[in-house]
Amino acid sequence: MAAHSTSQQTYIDKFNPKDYLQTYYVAGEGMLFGEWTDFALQNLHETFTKGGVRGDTLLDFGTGPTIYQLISACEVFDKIIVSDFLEQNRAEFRKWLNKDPDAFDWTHIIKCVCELEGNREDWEKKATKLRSKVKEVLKCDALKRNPYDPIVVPPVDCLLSCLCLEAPCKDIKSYCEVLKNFQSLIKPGGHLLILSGLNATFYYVGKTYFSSMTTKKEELEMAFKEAGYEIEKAVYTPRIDKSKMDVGDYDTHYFIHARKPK
Ligand SMILES: C[S@@+](CC[C@H](N)C(=O)[O-])C[C@H]1O[C@@H](n2cnc3c(N)ncnc32)[C@H](O)[C@@H]1O
Repeated sequence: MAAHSTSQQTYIDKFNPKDYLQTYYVAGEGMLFGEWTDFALQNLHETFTKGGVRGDTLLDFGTGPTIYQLISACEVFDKIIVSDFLEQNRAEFRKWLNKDPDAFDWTHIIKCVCELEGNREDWEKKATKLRSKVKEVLKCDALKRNPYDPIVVPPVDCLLSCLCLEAPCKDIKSYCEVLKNFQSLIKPGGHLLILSGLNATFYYVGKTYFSSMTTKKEELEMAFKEAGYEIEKAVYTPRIDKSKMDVGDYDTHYFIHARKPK
């Protein structure tokens, strides 16, 4: 377990979204491109199709500068709210939203989702649809009782978070506290979808080291239960490609689909 978690000030000063995208999501090269994106896109695709998760609003927590996690969701939600702790990540996300020429190129990933959906639309239409569904880009802080303080976000049908909570949380106790605080952001009977990695201790963004909370399967599931959720589905897939363990050292992908009781 990491001795301490990376401070919020380090995130503010050192987390560079361009470096993050370069390190993790460049097609064919990024550490998360391939195994992780396949895992996340497949689970989200299933959840939003045969899994029946749909509704008025989806809230993405800790969006970072990425869009991959929202592509399937835009088919089944009227409104998507994205949110991140860092202004530089929100700015990078807005670049994609506003078709800025300097925005990251997500074409390959969007095409992957179109393929999962049987090419029901071409990828450009999909990108346009996603842009039209993102209604707000908010600041959030996982460590606050109301992570959107001073804004009060009305409870949503689905809260999604990918690769985020291991960053601000120092241990499973604090992770559980965050899950408890999420309760007031979700409607009764609403969905909580968390995707991330087990047994990590760090990840690099460019040359900067960021600590990661170390989670294990049993304590993770216990945290969801203790925070008052019912677990609908839990998927664990071991990481096969270990060639970039020096960039980020998680060893298993996880997906937890939980529900707030009615
Ligand atoms: C590893 S990145 C994940 C980004 C993106 N969701 C993805 O799937 O690639 C971790 C994210 O956690 C965010 N973060 C760090 N501290 C946070 C906090 N206190 N509250 C909310 N998000 C935080 C960072 O800004 C960053 O976007």
